[in-house]
Formats: sequence, C-alpha cells, structure tokens
Amino acid sequence: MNDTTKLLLRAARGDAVPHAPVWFMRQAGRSLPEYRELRAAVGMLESCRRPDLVCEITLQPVRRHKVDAAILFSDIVVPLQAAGIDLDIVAGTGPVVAEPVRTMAGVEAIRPLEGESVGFVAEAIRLLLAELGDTALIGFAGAPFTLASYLVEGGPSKHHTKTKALMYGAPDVWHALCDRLAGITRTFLQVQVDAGVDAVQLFDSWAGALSEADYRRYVLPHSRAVLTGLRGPVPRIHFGVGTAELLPAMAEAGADVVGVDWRTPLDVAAARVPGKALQGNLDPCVLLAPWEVVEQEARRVLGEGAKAPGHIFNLGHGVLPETDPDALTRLVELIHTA
Ligand SMILES: Cc1c2[nH]c(c1CCC(=O)O)Cc1[nH]c(c(CCC(=O)O)c1C)Cc1[nH]c(c(CCC(=O)O)c1C)Cc1[nH]c(c(C)c1CCC(=O)O)C2
Repeated sequence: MNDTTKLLLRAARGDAVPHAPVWFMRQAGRSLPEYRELRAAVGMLESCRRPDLVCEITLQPVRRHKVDAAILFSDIVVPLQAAGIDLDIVAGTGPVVAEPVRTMAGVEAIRPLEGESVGFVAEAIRLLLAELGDTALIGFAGAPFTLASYLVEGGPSKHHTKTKALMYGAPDVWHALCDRLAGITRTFLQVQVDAGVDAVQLFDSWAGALSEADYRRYVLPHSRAVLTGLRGPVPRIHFGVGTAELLPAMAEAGADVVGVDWRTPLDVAAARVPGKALQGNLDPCVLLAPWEVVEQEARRVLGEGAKAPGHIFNLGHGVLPETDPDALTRLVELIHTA
C-alpha cells in the first residue's frame, strides 16, 4: 500500500522513504529576486504581520525549487514584539531591542504572549494549508537562550558576553528571563500547531556558545519546557550552530529530529544521538562553488545521513543571500533522484 503521509514526516519518524526529503533554512529570503521585489516597499516585521505576504513569501521557494517542506515566513522576534517588547529588525544587522533586559525589573516587565496577538500567523497558516498539498509546512520559534541573547545584548552579538555575564552573575534573573521566554515561545508554537503546521523547528541558533555543562544547567530545562509542554503529535526539530558537543543534551530536551551544522559529519552525529532522525548539513558556502563540488558534497552528506534512522536533507545553517537560486533548484533535483 502506498504511504501518503508527507515525506518529511516519514523521515522524521524513521520510516522508509523513496528519497530524503529536502528543504533549506532561510529558503525564503534575499537569495530570491521575487522576494526582494515583494519586500522592497515593506519592512521585515510588517511583512511578517500580513497573512497575504506571509503566504506568498512562504510559497516562493516551494514553487521555484520544489522543496518537500515550506517554512512559515516569520522571525524569532515576532512573538516578542507581539508580547509588547519594543524592537525592530534592521536590514543587514538583525534584531535590535530598544531597552535591553538585564535586571529582574526588566524581566518582570515582559508580558506573556496572548495567542490572539499573533492571530495573523494562524491566518497565514490557514491560507498556506489550502495551497500546499503534499508539501509539509514547518512552523518555528526561537529557543529561550537565543531569544535571551538578543534581549540582553540589545542586538546581534559575536560572543554573547553580556548574556553570559547575566547567566553566571545573576542566575535568578537569568532563569526568570528564560522562564518567561519559554512561555512566550510555547504559546507561539502552540498557535502554529493548532492552526495545522505539520512539524515545528525550535531554533537555538546561538546555544553552541555554551559548554555542555552550562547548557544543561542554564538552558536545557527551559528548552525542555517548550518542547514537552507543546501539545500535538507534530515532530519537533531542534537546531543550533556549533552544537557538536551539545547534540545529546539537545536531543534530551525533547527533540524528535536533531538539526546538525556542517561541522559534524552526520554519521558522527548519528552515533551521538542514537535513535534520533537528523536534519542537515551541507555547508551553505559550498553552494558558492562550481556544481561538481556541490554534487560531491551533497552525495557525501546523503551517504553519512543514511547512517541515521531518518534523514532530512538541509544546509548546516541558512541560505546565504548571495546564493544563486538555480544552484538550490538543481540541488533539490539531485536529492530527489539520488
Ligand atoms: C537568529 C535568527 C533570527 N531569525 C531567525 C533565526 C534563527 C535561524 C538562524 O539561525 O538563522 C529565524 C528566521 N528568520 C526568518 C526565517 C524565515 C523562514 C526561512 O527560513 O525561510 C526564519 C526561520 C526570516 C528572516 N529574518 C531576517 C531576514 C532578512 C531580512 C530582510 O530580508 O531584509 C529574513 C528573510 C532578519 C533577521 N532575523 C534574525 C537575523 C540574524 C536576521 C538577519 C539580519 C540580516 O542579515 O539582515 C534573527
């Protein structure tokens, strides 16, 4: 009998698949001329609040590349803004927060997220489900550590020094902050699951800045509260950059699928998180090289990924804006016929 379950869900469960499902982190965005055109007159966060634009931008890479999953067009700071935090996304920089949070009073001023204040996300998901057919829809949110880093630093940061200073120096403030962020993140994901997304990805992009011991002490309980507090039978994908030493702990936080960056070969990752499906992990820079190199590296990733119970092909981090979109389309064809 033919299994009609979406390919991404079968791979996430470790079921047999005719080929690895493939999608790309940041597949919607500046690598696509049709995205740049749509966004020319609309601010980033404004575009995230308009269901018609969210739907169109989410579908652009599906139409162009024939990927097996769409990822909702949004940003990790969208639920923070909806909860009343004054912030913006500055082009070429990233999220910038008006008043950084570094004290207990600052933490206590962070309100919970009301589901209705992100109703535009539920509406966008309804529009998308009517269009997507067999293509899976992935919802997402930022994990407490990565969100905390933006709030404490006030913007993007290389070494997360103020964040770590707060974590080590005022652990009570730190845990109170992460507790509030976990609540916001869980509500944001629950809205997406209730609206019908097929899977969720929790991005802890910057958790790789921590040792395993500190991750377990200061971060894991909060990410676990998000992943295990979420209701619904959707697979939970958990991803961060530079997390080779954290993969087992990130799996323990409640991941069904562990996302891996390009630094750790997938067969090595598979041995670190036995029984878990993996997602990744072609170096995004490889796509800037001639096709022969892309093909060789993609085949290596597929071979290593075959050592895991399930493999979802992806990059090791987001698509770089300078990537030739045709290289991505060709890569999808390769994965589908390999
Ligand atoms: C850390 C993080 C952020 N946002 C996100 C993360 C976690 C993923 C990761 O590690 O990359 C998540 C995110 N942000 C965006 C998506 C869309 C879905 C997709 O992957 O296609 C997703 C999944 C849109 C976006 N989010 C942003 C853009 C670029 C804004 C633009 O097009 O002007 C997009 C398409 C802005 C943003 N927002 C953030 C950054 C660092 C930036 C880039 C700043 C820049 O280079 O201009 C915070």
